[in-house]
Amino acid sequence: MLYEREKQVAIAAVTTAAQLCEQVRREQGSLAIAKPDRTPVTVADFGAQAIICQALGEAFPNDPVIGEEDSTLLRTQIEQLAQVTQYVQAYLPKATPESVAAWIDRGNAQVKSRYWTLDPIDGTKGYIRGDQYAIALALVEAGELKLGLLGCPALPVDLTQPDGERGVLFVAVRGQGATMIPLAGGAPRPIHVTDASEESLRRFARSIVSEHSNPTLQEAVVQAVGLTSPPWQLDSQAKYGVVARGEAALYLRLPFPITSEKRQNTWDHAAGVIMVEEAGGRVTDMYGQPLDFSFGAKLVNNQGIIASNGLIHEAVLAAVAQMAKES
Ligand SMILES: Nc1ncnc2c1ncn2[C@@H]1O[C@H](COP(=O)(O)O)[C@@H](O)[C@H]1OP(=O)(O)O
Ligand SMILES: [Mg+2]
Ligand SMILES: [Mg+2]
Ligand SMILES: [Mg+2]
Repeated sequence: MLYEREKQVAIAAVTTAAQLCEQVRREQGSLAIAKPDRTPVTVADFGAQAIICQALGEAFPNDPVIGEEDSTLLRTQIEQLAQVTQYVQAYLPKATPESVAAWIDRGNAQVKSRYWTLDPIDGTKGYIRGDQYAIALALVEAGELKLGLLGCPALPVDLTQPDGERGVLFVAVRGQGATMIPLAGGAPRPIHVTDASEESLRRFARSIVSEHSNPTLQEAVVQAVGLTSPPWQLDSQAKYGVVARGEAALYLRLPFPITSEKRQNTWDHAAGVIMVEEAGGRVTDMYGQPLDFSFGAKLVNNQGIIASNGLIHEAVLAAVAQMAKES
């Protein structure tokens, strides 16, 4: 099978990173430091990036990784660097503060035709709050997504059973479909988007932090296309996973204001996009253009995200165009 080795290496690395993140959350709770852009980062963000970049570097030494974190801040925080090193040593006993920092910085490479993109914790604010987060890893070749993984340690296997089993790993390979594997171990199960035939599935997924998108406009759009059930509110790319496995028909991420020039980070979307596509859905920007992953860190050619079951996509695009014109 194509990409079999990449898939196995990535599954092992994301699973290990998920264990590290859960252990740090149990032991450190909401501890975080602020980055220069004032967003939070934790020992677990750094530890997960170190673990995954080390594994990718060993298996695919010529592949660059474009990741969210770098070691600049961490190198000035001796205590935090020591903690990250200690957590990483549980999996890589020879790790030192210097090797950990170097692994993290493997994630700041220059883009090439083939590259990996990594968000070691997507949804750090959800992670700190005790809610959802995702470890997001994807492989891009010549601008096309080939492989995507979303490790969601806190996501219920079934959202309607919030007290049931938690912790899933979503895996998608181009042309081979999307699957969900329990993080605790078990067989992969194919997943598919919903046809939204039932009222309970006429739902959309949105962020908890309202500043990350445009809630008012999004609400108008979902009303216009008849997604009348209350939304699932989740942090992170878990939203893409929820669309891919058919629990919501749509994930909308419209900019605020709608004319904003701000561009999305590649690592905030790549893994989620291939998950929804391989589960039978469709993902475009708010103008209906495919997302262009050929640039590296930013989606410079795209604004706003629409990830749907496919069936309602054209109706959503029409509603977004109408709302954008009116606002
Ligand atoms: N001020 C910000 N600017 C850009 N992206 C942000 C900001 N704050 C959080 N994010 C990112 O937005 C996404 C979270 O959105 P949502 O609320 O839908 O879960 C995450 O990728 C998060 O980054 P991070 O990966 O560091 O958590
Ligand atoms: Mg961040
Ligand atoms: Mg992150
Ligand atoms: Mg992110």
